[in-house]
Amino acid sequence: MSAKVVVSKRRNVNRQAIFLITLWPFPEDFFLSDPELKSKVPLEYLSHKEKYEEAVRKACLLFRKVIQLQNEGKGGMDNFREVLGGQLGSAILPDGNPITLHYVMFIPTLMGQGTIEQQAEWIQKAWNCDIIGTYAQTELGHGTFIRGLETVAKYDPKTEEFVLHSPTLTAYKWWPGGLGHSANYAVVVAQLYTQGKCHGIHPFVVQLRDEETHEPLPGIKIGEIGCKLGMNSTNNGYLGFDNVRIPRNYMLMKNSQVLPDGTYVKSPSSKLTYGTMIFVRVVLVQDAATYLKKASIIATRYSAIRHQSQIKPDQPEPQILDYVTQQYKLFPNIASCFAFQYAATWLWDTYNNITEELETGQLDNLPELHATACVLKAVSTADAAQGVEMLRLACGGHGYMTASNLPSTYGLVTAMCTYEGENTVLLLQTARFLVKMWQNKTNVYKLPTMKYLATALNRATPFEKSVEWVIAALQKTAAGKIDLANRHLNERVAKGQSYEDAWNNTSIELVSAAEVHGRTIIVEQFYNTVQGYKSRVSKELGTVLEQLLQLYAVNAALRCTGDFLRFTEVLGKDITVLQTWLEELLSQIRPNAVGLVDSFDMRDEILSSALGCYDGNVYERLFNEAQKSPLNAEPVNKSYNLYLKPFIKAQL
Ligand SMILES: CCCCCCCC/C=C\CCCCCCCC(=O)SCCNC(=O)CCNC(=O)[C@H](O)C(C)(C)COP(=O)(O)OP(=O)(O)OC[C@H]1O[C@@H](n2cnc3c(N)ncnc32)[C@H](O)[C@@H]1OP(=O)(O)O
Ligand SMILES: Cc1cc2nc3c(=O)[nH]c(=O)nc-3n(C[C@H](O)[C@H](O)[C@H](O)COP(=O)(O)OP(=O)(O)OC[C@H]3O[C@@H](n4cnc5c(N)ncnc54)[C@H](O)[C@@H]3O)c2cc1C
Repeated sequence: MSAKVVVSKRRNVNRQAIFLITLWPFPEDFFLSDPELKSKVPLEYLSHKEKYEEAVRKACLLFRKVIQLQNEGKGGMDNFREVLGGQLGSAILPDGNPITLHYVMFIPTLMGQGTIEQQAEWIQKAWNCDIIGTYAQTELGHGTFIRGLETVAKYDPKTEEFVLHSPTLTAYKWWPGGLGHSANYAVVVAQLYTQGKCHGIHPFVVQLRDEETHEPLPGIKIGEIGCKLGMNSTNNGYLGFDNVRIPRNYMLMKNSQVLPDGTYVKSPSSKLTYGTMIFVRVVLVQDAATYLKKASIIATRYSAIRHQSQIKPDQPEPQILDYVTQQYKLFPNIASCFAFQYAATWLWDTYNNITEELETGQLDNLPELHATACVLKAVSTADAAQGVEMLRLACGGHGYMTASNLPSTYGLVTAMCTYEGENTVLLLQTARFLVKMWQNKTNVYKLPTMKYLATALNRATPFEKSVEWVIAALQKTAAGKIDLANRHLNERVAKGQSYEDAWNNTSIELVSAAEVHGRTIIVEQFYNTVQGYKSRVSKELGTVLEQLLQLYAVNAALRCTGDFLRFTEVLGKDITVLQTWLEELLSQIRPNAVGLVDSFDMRDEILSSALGCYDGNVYERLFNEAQKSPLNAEPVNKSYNLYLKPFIKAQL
């Protein structure tokens, strides 16, 4: 392969950003019409081993095609994003891609953490796929608390090498995607020891397997971790080190360095090592929107086809889409797709701006970026996972069929709640920042997502039926919850608890405050985006966008009525108005529901669902899918003669 990558020497270029700039209309057809990218047998009927082998076959072809496009000058890095994301990526590799981590974390870490010289050495090889990497941070014993990782990288100045070692079973790396049998290199996060002192966790490039034979190198103990709820072809692996030596310059040294004599040079911020995690959290918000869109299309189209029961006696069975409870399951999720999409775009822009500052050594806005990426990743993935499950339930029994593609979509989306930072833990990170800002009010005024905290608590928010009111009420609620949590924290400390114990004892309230803060940002960004669009789109489209915005807002409000009653001037009778408003919106959106999900523009091959196809031939497709069961290849299965017949005929 011969993809050419120029590594820029300009320090202020945000190299991770090049992934996500769409400059070229993505040629979906080039991938979807390739028969080699289709599986001959539905994946669910393959063994675990066969699933993996099929996934590797497809993944290699997929990336070969992306590189072909790139070499022909048709699009650039943006094509990688398309094939890795939840839209095309999950259509071709519905149970996960064993090489994803190479692109999503290995290369971005080389870019973000390597010196210019290290980038020149590694990135070309990685882009050419001369080497395949993964990101090995999590261990059997620790995923969240990365300061507690046990893998050791001890510097030996005599040979100018690091010695990597796993001192315990719990020090084994556990989880990294593609680590089992796909990758031959990894960025390994380990505790750095030099001159007898531990300097905390740092990233190292480590070769794991021979580049020709793919045999594990001496001292490398490696394998796959086994079956999971979903993502069964991502080849998540384990990895132990038995005193494995790597050259000094295999430590990624953009931020901290170890000099040949073993002198440690400190990073301007120890948290810069965590940069890849911020990057992935930011892109996951977009992925959450994509998975939710997919499930929303399937469930909404199916609800237009499915007829069940009667609303009035003697009348034909209605489309289930006409049941208001069904609309309540579907339409708020459709609105969330828009909300998360706009929040993702806003977060991506914010990320770009702030990482450009970081490249020039200005770190002031890093804490806010971290806090914002954490809360938006947590809220969007949690809502998307809940939403996909609700949409699956909204398809009744047929939603339980693998052929609906809803179970495997759930398998993909629910993993997002855990990976790249478990959601509760991320909300606590945001809460830590919010409390800090709250205690030090002068800072609050400067930060865009925090600005409201300066005034929200004392602002009157008399009820009115408007999105502006919902935003003001959410802001006041978030401020009220942060204030209350902070007071409880202080009270506990005043009663003699350590700050850390007081923090733990207040953490239910802290998580809840961070969550409302996240929802406030999402509604606000939705509002800003729709205001921006209004003058640029037709009146009709403007109206529909406004309805979706209102639905998202009123639903967010109804999800926290208890908190509204505590922290705003809202009264019981106002909640009734909110409820009626929601019901009005459901009926206004009903005629456009199918059109709205069609606008997500996902082809049938991407939906891969018997229930969600554009033509609505649900029953024929379900029946055809059933014929693919290997059990239906013969009229009588051998188990009849072996077990059932003797059982039936036996005198028990
Ligand atoms: C080509 C690209 C296209 C992309 C498109 C494709 C889409 C995607 C497709 C498919 C994706 C699938 C692929 C992904 C698979 C998953 C991968 C993984 O899972 S990799 C493992 C992730 N592991 C975690 O996330 C650990 C979570 N734990 C942590 O992050 C930390 O341990 C944490 C934050 C919980 C605590 O860290 P402490 O113990 O060092 O920090 P404390 O003591 O709490 O705080 C110290 C200070 O550091 C700040 N801090 C913490 N993290 C920070 C950060 N990341 N940046 C900046 N500051 C941070 C804090 O705010 C705090 O600040 P103050 O002291 O208050 O000022
Ligand atoms: C599909 C998948 C793919 C993954 N891919 C990779 C990969 O490529 N590379 C990699 O390095 N890792 C990967 N991971 C690991 C992932 O990043 C971790 O699982 C994740 O960070 C959570 O850590 P944990 O599993 O240790 O959970 P734990 O931290 O043990 O969480 C268990 C419970 O403890 C709670 N908890 C933990 N700490 C706190 C706290 N401080 N305060 C309050 N509650 C707390 C959590 O909220 C949770 O309820 C992957 C995981 C999955 C599921």
